[in-house]
Amino acid sequence: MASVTPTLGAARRIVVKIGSALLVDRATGALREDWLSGLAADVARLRAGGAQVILVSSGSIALGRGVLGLAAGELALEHSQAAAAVGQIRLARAYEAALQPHGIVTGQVLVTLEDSADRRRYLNSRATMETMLSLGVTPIVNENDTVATDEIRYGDNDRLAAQVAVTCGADVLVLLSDVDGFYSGNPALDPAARRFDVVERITPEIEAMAGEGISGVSKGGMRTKLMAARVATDAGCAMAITLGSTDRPLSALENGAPSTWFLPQTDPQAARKRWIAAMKPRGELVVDAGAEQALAQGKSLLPAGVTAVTGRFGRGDPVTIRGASGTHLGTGLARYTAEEAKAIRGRRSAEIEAILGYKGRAALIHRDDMAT
Ligand SMILES: Nc1ncnc2c1ncn2[C@@H]1O[C@H](COP(=O)(O)OP(=O)(O)O)[C@@H](O)[C@H]1O
Ligand SMILES: N[C@@H](CCC(=O)OP(=O)(O)O)C(=O)O
Repeated sequence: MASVTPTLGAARRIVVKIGSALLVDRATGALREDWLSGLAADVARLRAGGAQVILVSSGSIALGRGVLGLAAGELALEHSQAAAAVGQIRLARAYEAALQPHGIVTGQVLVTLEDSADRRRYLNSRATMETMLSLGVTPIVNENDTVATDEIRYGDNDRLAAQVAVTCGADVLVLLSDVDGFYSGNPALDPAARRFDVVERITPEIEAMAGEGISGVSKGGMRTKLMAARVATDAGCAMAITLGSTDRPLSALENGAPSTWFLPQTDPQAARKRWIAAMKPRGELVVDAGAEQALAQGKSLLPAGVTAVTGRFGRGDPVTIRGASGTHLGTGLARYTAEEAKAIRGRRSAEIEAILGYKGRAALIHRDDMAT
């Protein structure tokens, strides 16, 4: 879709993925604090320019294994889980210490694959991240390695970062790597490999060029970065791969350092609406004329405008929205269960707490969760 190369400067919401090899010294297992200070200065600069920044950081296992003195090489799952528990607490503290001097408040978000597969948890984590961002907090995200077992884990933070970017509707995802972009072959093995400035579309030919990593502390290599690129760009988010080991890698990217940009294939809103429209509804809401008019103006659906609720649906499930005459108005993700929706239909949002016994959300379906 986009033919112009995106820029970091124009981005509104940016997800930055930081690999273990950047943060943790491979020889000593120590945290590279100076590098992290440079990154923090870059984050502060982007924020000062009006962007919201989310950091997806690896490093818990690499840090933890150093602290625990575990042997080099592949770790048994239970050892990597224990190392993650030990390392994550230090990782979060390091980000806090690096960003605090810039007046930036950080918050830790640990997610598992299940959190994005289960719609309710997905919506919940999305709402929480949105709230954090609206409060000016910079989320520091990692996989919850301590509890994620082999079958249910991302295993690499490239794909996790892409999922976070899509979940949060980011317009740019930056993967800070140990390589300055995507090459026609693994540049560590093939000196003739050349870097692409831009990848417009991820074709099978492009996929065939991606190989494994060889660094020892990192996971995934270029394959998982391409998977991340596909997830991000299909949802309308541009993705860049650039060298992270320089002192101020994000400033360098802004100033034209070598990189590869993967172009978005659609715009984020359209992608999200298509995703919602394709879901199988679990129930139905009938709305009155006033609500129908509000929806036509792109507003959220409040309980006050709902006259009937049918079906069995949980929070986050898709429901059909119909007008009083039965016209199909769209599909949306309900923020309440069918039982709750029945209890609050026709009532003002201010009454929700008294009816349900907790504060709840003002809208029954938020406009961002609606395809009309
Ligand atoms: N086509 C390719 N272009 C660039 N790097 C590639 C390619 N194929 C394989 N690689 C390897 O992937 C590595 C980057 O992945 P990885 O080591 O997992 O980094 P990170 O720590 O950023 O997750 C590069 O250093 C390189 O050795
Ligand atoms: N969640 C793991 C990260 C695994 C991972 O993707 O590592 P990397 O290839 O360095 O980004 C950790 O914090 O150690």
